This record gives sequence, structure tokens and C-alpha cells, in this order.
Amino acid sequence: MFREFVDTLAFKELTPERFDEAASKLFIELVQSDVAVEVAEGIIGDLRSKVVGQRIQRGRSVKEFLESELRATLQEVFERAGWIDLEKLAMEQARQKGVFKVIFLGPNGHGKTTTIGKLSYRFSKKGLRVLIAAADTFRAGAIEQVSQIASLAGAGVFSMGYGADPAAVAYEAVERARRGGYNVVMIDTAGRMHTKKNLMDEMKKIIRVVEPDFKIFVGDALTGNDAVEMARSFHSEVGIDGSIVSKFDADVKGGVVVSLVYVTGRPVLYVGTGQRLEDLEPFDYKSFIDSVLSF
Ligand SMILES: Nc1nc2c(ncn2[C@@H]2O[C@H](COP(=O)(O)OP(=O)(O)OP(=O)(O)O)[C@@H](O)[C@H]2O)c(=O)[nH]1
Repeated sequence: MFREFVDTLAFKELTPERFDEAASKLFIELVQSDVAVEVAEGIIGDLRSKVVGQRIQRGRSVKEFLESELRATLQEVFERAGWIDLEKLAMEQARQKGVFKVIFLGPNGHGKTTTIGKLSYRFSKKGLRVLIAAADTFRAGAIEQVSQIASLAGAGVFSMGYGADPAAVAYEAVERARRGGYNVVMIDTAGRMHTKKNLMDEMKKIIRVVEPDFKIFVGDALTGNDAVEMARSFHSEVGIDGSIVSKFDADVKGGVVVSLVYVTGRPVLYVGTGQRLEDLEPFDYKSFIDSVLSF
């Protein structure tokens, strides 16, 4: 009895009402940080089922308690997804299998080609020989853009011209890489087709033919929900292994990273921080969480 009495003085229970009142502000702050609405709802829902009914020390505000629990919840989202050192993986697999095959997926204009250039540049600096497969045979100018970026990044290019079957381009590029002593093939794909079904069918075909070792989704930090929607489609149709978020240098809060990881359960590996080849940084979720939760 006495213990119960002391407990009542020392602790207050987090009732559903108290939670909902405080959590509505956290929800708004997540959305203002560019986290997609449905993801913010999901995260607050996860938080709710974790903390409602818990006892909080009387001296501590509910807000402060929830902020620290939200931090832990976000950390869990990132930890569940894990992190992969792509450069290390590429080196190991290139050593074991001869050629490490990576395919890049994502909506057009989100930065796939630029990101491939940046990654090729990083890989080349580590001594890996990279061949880029120009499998976007659809968009005018795509092949010239890949060729230009590849020459700056110190990578080779394989192309079969516009209108060629993207799966054939990717397949031949891998063959060329094996014969030419390349260690890595990066496959640039088209971002837009007449319908989403066409696009997915094309991706499935390339993946069936080439059996890539790694599938990367490239999403633009500025587009928020659009990138998240596309990532979900790609993930459910072909399965992605990780994402890269471009345009992180633009004035964004970066919540799209949380959305991508939450929706796909796969890590964000790098963020693009500018238009130059050097502007790609490994993503560090701990300092990122600090910046998102800077309230
Ligand atoms: N500021 C900034 N711009 C970027 C970044 N990544 C890409 N861009 C720019 O975004 C634009 C689109 O990039 P692309 O690489 O052409 O996009 P894509 O996804 O290959 O486009 P499609 O080939 O049409 O599918 C270009 O002007 C890039 O310079 C980045 O991290 N920061």
C-alpha cells in the first residue's frame, strides 16, 4: 500500500489521452521535416503502442519523455534496416565472382545518372574498374549524358544506342565487363515509361536477365512523397537492397530518408550533396536523427 502511494507521488501514467495530446505536435514536426504523412502516422502509431500505459517520473514532462522515445523509435527503424558498406561489398564480390553487378532504379530526373557517376568515381578511386551500362535507351540525351559522366569519373561505357532492348544492353555490358577485366558493372535504367506497368516489366526483364548483385533505388530529397511512392512500387515489384537520396544539399529537412527506410526496410547508403562527382557522402543515421529531432 505504502509503496503504491509513493509510486503515485513519484510517477504519472501515460494515458492514451495524454499521449495523443503530446504526440499530435510530434506528428506535425515529423511532417514538417518532410517525413511522408503515412510514415509519420506509422511512426507515431509504433510509438503509441510502445509507451501508452508506461509510468513517467513526475518531474519529467510528457513532451521530453516522448521526444526521447521517438528518438529510440527512429533509431530502431534505421537499425532494423541495417547498413551496408557498398564499396567493401563490391570489392569482396568482385574478387569472388569477377564482376559485381549493380542496377539503379528510380523515377526520371531524380539523379540516377549523376549518382552512378559519383559512385563510379568513388569506386575508381578505390582501384575498382567500373563499366556503366547505358540501359536507358529511351530518354533523348541519356546516352550522351552517361558517356560524359563516365569519362569524368574514370569509368567505361557500354551502349547499344537508342531504342535497343535495355535488358540486352545490360546483359552485353556484363559480358563485356568479364572480357575486359572490369570489376563492377553499373546499370543505368530509364525512369519513365508510358505506364508504371511498362516500367516495372522492363525492370523485371533486366533483373531476370542480369541477376544483379545489388539493386539501388535513387530518390530525390526534394520530391518527398513521390519518391516514397515509387520506392514502394519498385520494392514490391523487384525488391531493392538499399537507397541513395540525391539533392540533400538543397534546402531540405531530409525526412524522405526516414520514409524510404520505413517503407522499404532497407538502408539509405549515401546521400548526394551537390552536382560534382565528389558530392556523395555515406549516410550516417545517428547525426541525421539529431538534425531531424532538433526541437
Ligand atoms: N544539387 C544537386 N543536384 C543533383 C544531385 N544529384 C543529381 N542532381 C541533378 O539533378 C538533375 C537530374 O539528374 P540526372 O542524373 O540526370 O537524373 P536521372 O534520374 O538520371 O534522370 P533520367 O535519366 O531522366 O531518369 C541533374 O541536373 C543533376 O545535376 C545532388 O545530389 N545535388
